[in-house]
Amino acid sequence: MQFTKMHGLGNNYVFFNLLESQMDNVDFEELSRQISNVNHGIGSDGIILIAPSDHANFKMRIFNADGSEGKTCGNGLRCVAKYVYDNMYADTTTFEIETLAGVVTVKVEENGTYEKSFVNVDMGEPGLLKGMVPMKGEPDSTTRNEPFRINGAEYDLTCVSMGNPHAIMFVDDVREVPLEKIGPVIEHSDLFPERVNFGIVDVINRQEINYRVWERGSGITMACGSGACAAVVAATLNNKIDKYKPITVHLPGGDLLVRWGEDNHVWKRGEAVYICHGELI
Ligand SMILES: N[C@@H](CCC[C@H](N)C(=O)O)C(=O)O
Repeated sequence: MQFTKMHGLGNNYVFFNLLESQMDNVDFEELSRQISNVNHGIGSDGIILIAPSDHANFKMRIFNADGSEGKTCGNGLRCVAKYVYDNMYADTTTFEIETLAGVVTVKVEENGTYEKSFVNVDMGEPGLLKGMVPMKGEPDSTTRNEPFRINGAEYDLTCVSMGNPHAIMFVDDVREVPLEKIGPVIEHSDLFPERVNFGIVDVINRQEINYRVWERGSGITMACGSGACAAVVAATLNNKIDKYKPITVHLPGGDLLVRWGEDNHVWKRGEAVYICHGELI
């Protein structure tokens, strides 16, 4: 089995190309657990399949390091876009990729190098209702810094679906928060029936924020593209940043530029980078 390892801001996945050959009888959940393991596998935040689609130009499936399937992956989408463009499966710079969360549009910038390109992704419209996240509570209501008691402590959360679930908490300094302790508590809280990605944000100014993430199914990662979009949406809803302006999101792995536009769509621009090509034994 040939693979390509890529990352966006250090959020790294092992990619399998199913556009020309299939992987029959493969348990992708188990494969993701094995490959993601740094001691017995390759070491990654999960695996991503690039497959044909009936509804778009390509289809992406993403499996987290624990084997669970995610509905979308902002950093993964940029990598898939670079891969299919570089390998001439796409003959235009703008095309569509199907995910379990719907079809998104991607635009590959032409001034990239072999190693790295910049890609813009229309991540679609955020889901603000509790029923859309999904989370417990009145399905048609929203959260804005709403206090929740979880495992004996109180957390003020703004919850957003970017196709996948995100809970965002504003803090004074993201570096000071023990994310490795709080992250799993929030992820597994029974408030979230499908678990949740948990992000913490501190606001630098009205066009710049810091963001760290504990990802559902993968733990702490260096970046989460869908989470950065959720962080911008949450900061806008709480009037901490300027509406409709491009916002720079600083993540441990680098920066993303995110804009929640007048049309309610969230665009995200960032790098997509090759690490290596290889063959599974
Ligand atoms: N790293 C991703 C998100 C991957 C899926 C997520 N852990 C989930 O289960 O929803 C991104 O860049 O968006």
